[in-house]
Amino acid sequence: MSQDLVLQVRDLNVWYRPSGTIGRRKRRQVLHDVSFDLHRGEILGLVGESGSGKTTLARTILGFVPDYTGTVTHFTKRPQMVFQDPASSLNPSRTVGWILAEPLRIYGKYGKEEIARRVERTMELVGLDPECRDRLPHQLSGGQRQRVCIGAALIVHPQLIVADEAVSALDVTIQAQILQLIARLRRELGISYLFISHDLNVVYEICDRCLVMHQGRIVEQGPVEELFDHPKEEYTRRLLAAAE
Ligand SMILES: Nc1ncnc2c1ncn2[C@@H]1O[C@H](COP(=O)(O)OP(=O)(O)OP(=O)(O)O)[C@@H](O)[C@H]1O
Repeated sequence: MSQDLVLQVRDLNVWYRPSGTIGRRKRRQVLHDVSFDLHRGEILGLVGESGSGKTTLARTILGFVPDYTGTVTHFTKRPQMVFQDPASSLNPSRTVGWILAEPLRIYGKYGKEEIARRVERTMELVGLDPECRDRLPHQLSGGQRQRVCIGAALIVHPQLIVADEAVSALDVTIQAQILQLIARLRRELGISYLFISHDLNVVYEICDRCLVMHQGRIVEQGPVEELFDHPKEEYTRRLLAAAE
């Protein structure tokens, strides 16, 4: 069973502590008993209104949140995250080539030639023209910048990408191109995604299954068509109605 899994989350409870406070008394619970599986090659959506805990779940999965109970089990190495705003997640003073190579330099075990080869291959994979290699982020379009972000995640050959509102800041045409890229990388490389989005149409289009989060709990989950066409929970119905 676990051969088919890239990620298993069980009974996850997460707390934040307001800055400047000590002790356990003042911490606030943000996620409650979250459990789900993510399968190999699957695009799993995560929807829910603002503040419901989606980003917190993503950050906890990637190990950025210290205060939690429950288990997060990764069955693959080097999971990566892609964020909403490519302009602010890219170093403005470095070229695309440098930015793409950075994750490999951090791992420290790749020679110069291997790095150059991987940068070239990754740019090809995400559809960036070779001439972009020496440009700075502000010399790229929004769509190209998001391709750089996806490339910087891909270059370490992850099997899981957590995409947090990765297409939300893009206009519709560019959004469609990036969604096609995500789907192609799944098809060609077997990459799995946890795909967080407030846009239910996008989730319907690209995801296989979906989790619905409300006030830090997963209130419903299932295949997207089933979930969107026949929601069982009142909250899911309201979310769908608000999106129409
Ligand atoms: N670093 C933090 N410290 C304290 N509280 C936080 C922190 N980050 C988020 N929160 C709180 O945790 C709750 C969940 O926030 P989170 O960002 O996970 O929600 P979200 O569903 O991703 O929202 P959005 O769709 O608006 O990004 C919110 O009440 C938020 O204010």
